[in-house]
Amino acid sequence: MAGVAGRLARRWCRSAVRRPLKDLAICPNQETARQNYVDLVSSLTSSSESSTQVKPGADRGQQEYENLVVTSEDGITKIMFNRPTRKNAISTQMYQEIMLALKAASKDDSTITVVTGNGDYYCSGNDLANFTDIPPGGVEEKAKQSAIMLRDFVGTFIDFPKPLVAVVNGPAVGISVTILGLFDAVYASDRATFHTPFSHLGLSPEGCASYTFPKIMGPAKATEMLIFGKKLTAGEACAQGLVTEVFPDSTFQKEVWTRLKAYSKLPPNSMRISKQVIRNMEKEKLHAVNAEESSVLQERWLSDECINATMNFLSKKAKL
Ligand SMILES: CCCC/C=C/CC(=O)SCCNC(=O)CCNC(=O)[C@H](O)C(C)(C)COP(=O)(O)OP(=O)(O)OC[C@H]1O[C@@H](n2cnc3c(N)ncnc32)[C@H](O)[C@@H]1OP(=O)(O)O
Repeated sequence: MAGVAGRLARRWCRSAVRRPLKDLAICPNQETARQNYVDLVSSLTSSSESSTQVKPGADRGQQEYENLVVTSEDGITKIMFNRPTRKNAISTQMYQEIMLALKAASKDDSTITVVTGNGDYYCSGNDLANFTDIPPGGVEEKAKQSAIMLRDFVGTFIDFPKPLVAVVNGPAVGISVTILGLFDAVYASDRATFHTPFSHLGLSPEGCASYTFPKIMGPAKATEMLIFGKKLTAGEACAQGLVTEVFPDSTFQKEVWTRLKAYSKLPPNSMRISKQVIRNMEKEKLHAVNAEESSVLQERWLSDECINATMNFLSKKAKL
């Protein structure tokens, strides 16, 4: 896969170089930034692993996932992010797997669905290497594909019909934080932190957070998170209404799962209908917000600010 991505990136690079600048409708500085990006991508993808595409022929019918562990027990389907060595960063393939797992969970006979992470992180957000897998249509095509995938991904959470609970076992970053506004309950270890460094990355909010966060915590607190990138402790996130309850890390798993098992014995139809009553009025609005956020991000991904921030991370010059 790495070789293919590298070849695609180099192909885009060659065709971009042949085109005159006026045809690209971007200024020379942007062109230089994009060229640097493509060069970096080519060098990285030729030497490193990339797991950014759904394997053709993978046996989806039997629910085999490469980046998730999905189990169903005691009326609870648990979807666990399982890329602990990458801090559970969400690769392109993993976005697809999460959507598949949620669709399967919406139809299985469990009453509650839980999302959690394996290892020390809950999730470090979008895998920044996703943007190294450039298709023949170039970076514009990549941005378009990403916007469609983002809209579908967030849409799956908006439409999820059963109680959806996040068990946040450690730090959460980016899109793994924003979508928490679409969950029905969020339990967090006191080790967890909540960080949306969009401005630092030249990005803008997604996951409907531009709508849900001001509603949940008020516009002033939402601004600190979504525009200034303030990282919240679990206690702060709880005080602001994003988290339902915080537990000491030493007893987190035991306490949370005991509680969830009790909740899972409640009548499933009643819980499902209550969720509908609570959420349905908002659904249309949430889909509209999701579409707008995805379209704004499609532009952001092509900006110098975003390209430079991504390059800095990939070339190990920057972390959060
Ligand atoms: C198509 C949909 C798009 C939706 C858009 C979403 C927006 C977002 O989600 S924005 C948030 C993006 N995430 C980040 O910016 C986090 C980047 N990661 C970091 O800053 C650090 O890795 C982190 C603070 C999370 C952890 O630091 P450390 O504890 O020091 O661990 P390491 O940095 O050594 O991490 C181990 C290993 O994992 C790689 N990693 C971690 N997170 C990501 C990531 N998000 N994308 C790609 N790779 C990631 C990290 O580079 C390390 O790799 P190696 O050095 O090769 O071991």
